Amino acid sequence: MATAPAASDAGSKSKLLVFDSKEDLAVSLAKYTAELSQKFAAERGAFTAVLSGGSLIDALSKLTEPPYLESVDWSKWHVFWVDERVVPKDHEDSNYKLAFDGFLSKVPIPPGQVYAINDALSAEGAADDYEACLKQLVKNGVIAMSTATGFPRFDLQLLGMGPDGHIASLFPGHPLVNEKERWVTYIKDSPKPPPERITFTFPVINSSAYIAMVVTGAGKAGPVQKALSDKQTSSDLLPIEMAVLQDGEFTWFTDKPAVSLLQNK
Ligand SMILES: O=C(O)[C@H](O)[C@@H](O)[C@H](O)[C@H](O)COP(=O)(O)O
Repeated sequence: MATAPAASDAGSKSKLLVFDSKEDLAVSLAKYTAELSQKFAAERGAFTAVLSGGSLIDALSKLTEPPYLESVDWSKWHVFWVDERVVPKDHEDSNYKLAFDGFLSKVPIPPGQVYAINDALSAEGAADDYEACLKQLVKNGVIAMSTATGFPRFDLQLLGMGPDGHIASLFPGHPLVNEKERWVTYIKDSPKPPPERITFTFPVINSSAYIAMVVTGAGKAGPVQKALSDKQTSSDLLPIEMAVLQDGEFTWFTDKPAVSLLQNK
């Protein structure tokens, strides 16, 4: 595995990890996540973990196996989605179903600490409802608040990126990337199907304590290169380039094809 500091902005740290295989990436991601879970459980008595959909869930497979299955204190986990498709929870397109089948059904997280969206509501209603749920959990002290931004500060967001440079359901050129007030919002014209989704906004993503950005495959080399090159003050930033932590640590978990366009890998 190669490791290098990546381009970063003031106040945040950024690290680039490049793995030889999916297996090596999954082993490292499991260790990283387990260590953060232990740290936050000890510090705050809770660990708030945010999941995306897509290939990320496969990359979490090693957490469901020994030694982590036994050593992680799963009772401290609270699980959220950075984005969700507005479909029933048992639908093939549901990020909840993807995470349940591949991860959550294999580890003993208390079901009451897994915060799925209300799939009986419209996109707009589900976004409002999810935001209200987050606000309640901030009040209860389960989710931390960022004193720097006034937005919730999740302990760890485990995210993926699409080949167009989108993260969560924040797509290039879509006005939602500029949302500054809401915690959770909705989209009805997602360019990636299905069209109706809810998503965290950038202020919430960028207030995290830690982000693991899991990106593999040659199809993503372009946006990886753009994001990790010295940032220009450009008006056409990809969503991945707008993921800049205010005060946190951003770690890229990648493979060689994904970083193949970088100069100094
Ligand atoms: O619901 C979604 O569509 C996802 O949350 C989305 O943001 C995903 O994480 C990326 O598209 C990367 O997906 P892949 O890793 O499968 O390419």
